[in-house]
Amino acid sequence: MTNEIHRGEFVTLFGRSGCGKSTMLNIVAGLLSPISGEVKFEGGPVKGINTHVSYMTQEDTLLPWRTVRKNIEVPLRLRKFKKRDIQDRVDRYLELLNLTAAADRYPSQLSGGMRRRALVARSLVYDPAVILMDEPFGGIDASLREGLHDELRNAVEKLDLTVLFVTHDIPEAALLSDRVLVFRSRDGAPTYLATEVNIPFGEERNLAEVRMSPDYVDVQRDLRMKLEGDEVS
Ligand SMILES: Nc1ncnc2c1ncn2[C@@H]1O[C@H](COP(=O)(O)OP(=O)(O)OP(=O)(O)O)[C@@H](O)[C@H]1O
Repeated sequence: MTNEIHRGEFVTLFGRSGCGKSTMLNIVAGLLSPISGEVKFEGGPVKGINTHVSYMTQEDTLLPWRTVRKNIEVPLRLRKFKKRDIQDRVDRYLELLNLTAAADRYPSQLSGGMRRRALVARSLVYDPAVILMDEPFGGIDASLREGLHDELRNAVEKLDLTVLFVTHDIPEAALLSDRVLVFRSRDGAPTYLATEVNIPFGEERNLAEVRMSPDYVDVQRDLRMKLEGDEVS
């Protein structure tokens, strides 16, 4: 089964551990080649490192010797953005992620949630065509995750981001995604894309309302059933 991801979509790859979700992100990023099949990016095969994507994982890769502002500047400096543009962009993304007051702090002076927000800002600041996120909020306390979800979804809507997201967390997939691709693997056989679930909460969603809605529970149940492979088609 082939699948296309469109500009402005938030698509989550979902499936049991080891089914190849991270591998898929690595292929899109150009870090791996597929053993078989093909991944196309903007119409062509991915050749070498894909510089049009950003990649955020669970790892805290903030540079401890640089302040939040200086960390967010890194991808802009590497891409030789003009000094003025760097300052404007960093200010904009600090504000978007509610980090303006923490701009001059060092990573060791931040809470876990703030560090994740700084990593999100650094992933977005140079307008990559696609944001790859591999369990970016894994290991984060549930109460902090809620705020991170609100901020990420807000950024997605404001900036019309295209996101390819990986999570094991059913509520997280239901809350954030426009579409969830469900992968299955059976006893040693290759993983296959079994089905997809369209998430009905709309492009501009109020996460607080979604969390309280009966549809949220239904979508989570649907995802769980599709993962188990016992859905009625
Ligand atoms: N280059 C490749 N092309 C196709 N499949 C690959 C390639 N490299 C590894 N794989 C397959 O990917 C699987 C590893 O999956 P991966 O670690 O990406 O899973 P995951 O779904 O991200 O797991 P987890 O949820 O535990 O992180 C292996 O079973 C291997 O068969």
